[in-house]
Amino acid sequence: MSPAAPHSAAPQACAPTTDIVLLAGNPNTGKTSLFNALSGMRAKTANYPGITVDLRKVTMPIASPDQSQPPTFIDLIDLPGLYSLEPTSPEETVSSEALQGRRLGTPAAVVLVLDATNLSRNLLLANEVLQLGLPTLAVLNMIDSAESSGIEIDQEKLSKQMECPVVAVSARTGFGLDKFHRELDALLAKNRATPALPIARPSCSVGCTGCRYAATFDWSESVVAQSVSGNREPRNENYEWIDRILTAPLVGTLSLLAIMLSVFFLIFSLADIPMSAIESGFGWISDRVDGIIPTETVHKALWIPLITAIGMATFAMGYRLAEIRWGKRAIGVAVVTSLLIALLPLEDFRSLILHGVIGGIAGVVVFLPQICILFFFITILEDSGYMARAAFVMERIMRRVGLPGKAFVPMLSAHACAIPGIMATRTIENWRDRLVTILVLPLLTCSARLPVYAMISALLFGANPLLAALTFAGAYMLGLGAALLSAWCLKKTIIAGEAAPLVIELPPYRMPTLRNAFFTTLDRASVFLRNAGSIILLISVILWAMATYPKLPESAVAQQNDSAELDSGSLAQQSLEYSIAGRTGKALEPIFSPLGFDWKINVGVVSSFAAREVLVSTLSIVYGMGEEGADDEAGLVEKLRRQKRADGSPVFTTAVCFSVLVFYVLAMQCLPTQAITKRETGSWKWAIFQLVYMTVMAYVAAMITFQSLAALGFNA
Ligand SMILES: Nc1nc2c(ncn2[C@@H]2O[C@H](COP(=O)(O)OP(=O)(O)OP(=O)(O)O)[C@@H](O)[C@H]2O)c(=O)[nH]1
Ligand SMILES: [Mg+2]
Repeated sequence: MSPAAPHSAAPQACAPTTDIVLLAGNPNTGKTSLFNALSGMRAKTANYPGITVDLRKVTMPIASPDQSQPPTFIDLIDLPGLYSLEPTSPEETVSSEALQGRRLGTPAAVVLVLDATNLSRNLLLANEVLQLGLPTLAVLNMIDSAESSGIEIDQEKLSKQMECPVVAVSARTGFGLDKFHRELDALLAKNRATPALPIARPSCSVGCTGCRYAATFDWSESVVAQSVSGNREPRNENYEWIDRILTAPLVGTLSLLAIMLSVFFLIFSLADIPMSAIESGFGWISDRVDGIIPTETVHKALWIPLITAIGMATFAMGYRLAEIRWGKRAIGVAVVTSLLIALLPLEDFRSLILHGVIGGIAGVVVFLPQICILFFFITILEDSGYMARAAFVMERIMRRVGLPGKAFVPMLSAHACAIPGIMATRTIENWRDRLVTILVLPLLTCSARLPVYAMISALLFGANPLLAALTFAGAYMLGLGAALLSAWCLKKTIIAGEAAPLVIELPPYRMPTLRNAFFTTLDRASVFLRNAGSIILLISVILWAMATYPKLPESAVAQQNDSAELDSGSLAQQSLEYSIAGRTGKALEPIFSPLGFDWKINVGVVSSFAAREVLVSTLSIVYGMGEEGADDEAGLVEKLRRQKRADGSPVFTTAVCFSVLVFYVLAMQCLPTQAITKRETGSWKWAIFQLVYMTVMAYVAAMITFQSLAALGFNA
């Protein structure tokens, strides 16, 4: 979620009164969309129930109709959806307690968000909320869809029946929001003049439930009968046949595969041009910077403060935006790094800027277009309502391996990043079900793996988008298959127990909005760039130092210079082998050679322990430095493709590429995920278990892949 409007989260100091206003309603009625439309925030929305799982707050002004009056400030709270005040899941409990004043105190008003295309069902909850006696404003959201489906709602009659003001809006188009502001302001003013006394909700004893529900049902039917005309049952009837196909066991699974394959195909077909543009852009920057890096000490003295100031600002901003709470320490690290940089000899300084900073960042950023295209299409699929059908298809398989149906939404989130995925498991009531889900989630392909997949696909199949898409799809399937298999093993051994089935309401198909897809893509892109500008930059600088020092002794360089066969490439290669990174990579050879990795890939494996995408920047740095003097303009994939072993055979053979791919699909290379696993499970025990089982699985699977492909002759 990121603020987009200047007034969002305005400081309380300028707020004379801050009333709490709750946005409540059934799941998938557009509460978060309304929250975003009112506040300018960009909280996650999607066309399936259960997206919001916790309270979300923004302090914002509500415009008063009287322009001479200052605006009223409210704390607008977006609640998770609920079907009844008697909760059946943790997120419903959050909403129910907030509505009954047990979380944030008595709210000043409740905005009851109703789906105008499905009023009779929404009125069941409305009835319970109205009985709380709080000042309530009913919002008929999705009025655009209702109108286009031929549903006519008499707002005056509805308001009379519900005994509260009613306003029709479309959170999507912005229709009715002015009126919403006026009505809410009037409601709050009235409440301030004569505060409503909330009515304590009677605790329900066994036996009363039936009659109360029957009465609520009759009330909602009679309200609909009197206030709704036109097409009363427009939902999904025309699309039932599509649902039957998309949720059928075999055809549904094949459709899911075909849809994902098409998305991957589009990624590769569309990303080519922007990727080449980014690559040439970085090439251009590199040339310019190389041209202006001074050759005289006095110029260097001017240069270094500038570079270090930019570096410090980037680090500080990166950490602040990434919400890592060690900003001061980050600045400390930047200051020390800057001082060290200031002491560098000119040639090393040049290499740091060209290889460490520009090379490291360029290696990762070049994959930005693919990440953007993927998230754009995933958002379109989510908004259309298709993902809820996919949940149905997957649920059958998930339940067989012991994963609860509710794990689907966390699994979807984990495709962006395992961290929100693990946090979303809070909706799973049963602790054992939740633990299994947390332990297997990092196996699903997150966006940090995409640069690695893209690099390997390009190495293997170059410009063939279909084969590259198949490699991508294969990697996704391998991650999913490994997650399902691991869940099955865990449920059969240490965390036994029956998994709860999924009860999900299929949402209607909706036309996705390009705006939502665009902003979601923008948010993902900014997270990716922030990482590239902070953590990846930091690791790249450290790695550059490890790949540069200690330097070859003068005597060895002189000996090389005397040699007749000298070329600058082989000297660079020797310097690299002599460095800490080179020695580490070489020391690891006995461990990783059964996987087909050469010592430079080993350096990548070690450096990407904290974050997977670092593999790409590391290879970019290590192979770039080992090739000093060669064509620096070439992109990473080109550089990797021409790497040779001592015997002259290529390093990145088909067997090696697949082995690296399998390793990165399965390995736990992500420190922040480990920290979140520890936090959510309450102990390091499970975080360490996760690290060990995933690393062992990655190692064994990559070894089997390499050895079998090599035996079939694919290692030449
Ligand atoms: N046509 C139309 N679609 C809307 C409108 N408001 C929301 N939507 C769509 O409805 C879907 C659900 O929206 P959300 O805002 O995530 O709904 P929510 O009530 O917050 O859902 P939960 O958090 O799961 O309870 C999304 O696909 C939105 O794009 C609207 O006014 N018109
Ligand atoms: Mg929501």
